[in-house]
Amino acid sequence: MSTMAGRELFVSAPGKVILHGEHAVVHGKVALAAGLNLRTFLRLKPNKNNSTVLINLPNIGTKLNWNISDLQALVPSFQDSLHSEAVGPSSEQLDILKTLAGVSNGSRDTESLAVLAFLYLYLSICGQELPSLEIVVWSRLPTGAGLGSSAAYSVCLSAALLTASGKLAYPEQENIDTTRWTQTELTLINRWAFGGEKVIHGNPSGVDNAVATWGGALRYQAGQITPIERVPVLQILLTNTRVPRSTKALVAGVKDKLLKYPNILEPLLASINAISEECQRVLQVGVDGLSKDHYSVLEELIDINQHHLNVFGVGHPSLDRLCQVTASHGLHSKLTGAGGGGCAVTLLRPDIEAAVVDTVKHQLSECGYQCWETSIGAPGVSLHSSSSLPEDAITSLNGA
Ligand SMILES: Nc1ncnc2c1ncn2[C@@H]1O[C@H](COP(=O)(O)OP(=O)(O)O)[C@@H](O)[C@H]1O
Ligand SMILES: C[C@@](O)(CCOP(=O)(O)O)CC(=O)O
Ligand SMILES: [Mg+2]
Repeated sequence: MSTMAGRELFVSAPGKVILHGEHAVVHGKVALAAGLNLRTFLRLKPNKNNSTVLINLPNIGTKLNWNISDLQALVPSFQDSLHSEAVGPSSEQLDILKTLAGVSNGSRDTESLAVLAFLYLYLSICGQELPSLEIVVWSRLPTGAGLGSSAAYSVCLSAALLTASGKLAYPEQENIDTTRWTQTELTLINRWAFGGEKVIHGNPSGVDNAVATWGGALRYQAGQITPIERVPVLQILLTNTRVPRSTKALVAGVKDKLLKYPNILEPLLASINAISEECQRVLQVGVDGLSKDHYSVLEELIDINQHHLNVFGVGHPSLDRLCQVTASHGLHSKLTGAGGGGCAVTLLRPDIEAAVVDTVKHQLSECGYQCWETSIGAPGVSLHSSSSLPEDAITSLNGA
């Protein structure tokens, strides 16, 4: 085993799709989620002749740097973070970071959250001897659209900073191009990514960072991660309404509603839990091939959950429109992630003709939406050689 200290490294992590259980999972209910083959990529380069740390985020047009000597003075306030049980910033730590980043209180803008999450992870993980680094993060995922870009971002940063600071070993080579960490190491990466998610989401359930870390498909409840080893092949259409939204604001809105109407809304949370359970049951009995009846159940579950999520106030007219367009062709859709705009998932039954899917995609793009036809399940956080990175990723990471 060798450490990566002093070496350039490339990391990637997948986005996710939540089949069922978004929002309810924040309140201890079951969610089913899977990795997506849209990934976030990170390049970390040690800065030999420099005394700064630089973060470059081309998707959002952010490029910032700090003098290590200024940051070093803040380390004592973060040095217990690495060893404490509860991961996530204290309110004192957040105040320090906001002052450092010049972020006003309550700010939820994209750049502020990304920079605060980076500074939190950098100061907490790298500790005593802050290294001089140049970090670029670029993603194929839409930012803030429900596909877990925040978790993929946090997982990439966590894995890269833990490795660069020698707290994680360089993974054993599975093959020369792409390697993964051991289960124990993935647990550490996931733990720190959850801290990053706390900065971005306020009160995350942890499902998104778990999927970005482990990939595949999993069941998540109250911190317990259960991989679903075999899942039938599910073709889906992902559609981004391009209506911007903030997970942090939507999660807080659901909490307020639950506090205001506990007797009215708790039963809906229980219903969403039962939907996740039923979906998992159907996927398991249909593991070698889903029957027509199985697909009918999956479609009904999608419809019921979409109505529940609307009751919680996380729908949006753009999502209603999307559901109407797909329903007019016999397809069923629900929002995925935090809602309020962002993305929806549509189940593509195998009997649906390609021409119908093309028509649906065409009509959705005429609404101004963006579609991807994909299947669920993608590998979790991985370390790459530069030659194994896809061309668009390497161009964006190097050209940024
Ligand atoms: N590639 C990226 N570059 C910079 N910031 C990112 C990137 N991906 C995610 N983020 C951060 O994550 C936030 C979006 O998180 P969130 O609202 O949870 O939406 P989602 O996770 O569904 O994409 C952005 O506001 C930004 O702070
Ligand atoms: C709404 C929620 O269930 C998922 C949020 O996902 P995203 O950030 O919208 O991709 C929140 C959470 O689980 O932390
Ligand atoms: Mg998120």
